Amino acid sequence: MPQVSVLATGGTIASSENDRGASVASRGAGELLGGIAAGGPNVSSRDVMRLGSYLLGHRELRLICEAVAAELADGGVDGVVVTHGTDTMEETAYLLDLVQHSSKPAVLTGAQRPADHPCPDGPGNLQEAIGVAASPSARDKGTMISFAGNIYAARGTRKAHTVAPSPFKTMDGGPIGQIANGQPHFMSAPIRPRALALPPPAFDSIRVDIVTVHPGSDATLARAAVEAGARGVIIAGSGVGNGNSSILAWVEEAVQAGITVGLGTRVPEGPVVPFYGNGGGADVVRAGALQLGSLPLFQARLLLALMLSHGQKPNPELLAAHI
Ligand SMILES: NC(=O)C[C@H](N)C(=O)O
Repeated sequence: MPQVSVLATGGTIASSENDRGASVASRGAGELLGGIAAGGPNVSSRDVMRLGSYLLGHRELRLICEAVAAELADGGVDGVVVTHGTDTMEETAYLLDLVQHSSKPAVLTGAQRPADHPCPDGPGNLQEAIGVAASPSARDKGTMISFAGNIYAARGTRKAHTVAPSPFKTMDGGPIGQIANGQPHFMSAPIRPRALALPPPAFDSIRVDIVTVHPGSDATLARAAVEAGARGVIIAGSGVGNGNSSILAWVEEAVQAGITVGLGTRVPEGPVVPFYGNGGGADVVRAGALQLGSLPLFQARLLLALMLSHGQKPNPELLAAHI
């Protein structure tokens, strides 16, 4: 019988109403597992933290990475499930995938309706995620998100709907698998770059900010980010990744000062293609910004933070396999 380790971190799957009528993460792994049917793989569980994922910082992400790595390294464990809030699941999943050396699967899941809802979706999602983590067919696919019957690769997947029961979407793609009768059926496998080292303690305090381009935007917020200690700033450019003259002047200055500047796009799908002038993407990249390809902004933010925390200065060669 396969052995699956369930690590609980909080999120709506673990949430119930408090005395102010607000939903808060309050249930641990044991309670979550109490809601699923008997039979199936052997399951062990552990509470790593109990937080809504909108409250996570880099330190919490590092602790989740360490907890998952420890379980995957256990010879008696075949796969790991992480229960997690959906708000920032795309970030934790991507970071876990970046640092996952094991061929065993790590599977994140959660819920859109709280645990005390009359019709909660958490128990079904958890049961399916356990089935994915236990399956030999899930090996060599890294970290995945299993949610509402679909399995998504970590890279490129975003929360694309605030309340829909199936809120995830892989940008420029679709799910890599589906679950039927508790069994995963994979249609494809993600292309994964060579795994990076786990985040070091320095990761906790690395600051990488995102600044959005919009009509009338200037470099005030980018400048403020650096003043607040940001080692990296990602420009969420318009369209194919465009700035403007104010942003361009700031990029020239910031790159000279050793700040890592990334150029992404505020458009949900499609790659950054720097070819416009007058402060557009071609100028911003010429000024030293690193174009971030099709990697979603919030995942790119973690990639830059991880590299910086390892003492690596991100450059086009280092980013090539990831974007
Ligand atoms: N559906 C959810 O889990 C949302 C929740 N606010 C969280 O991310 O923790």
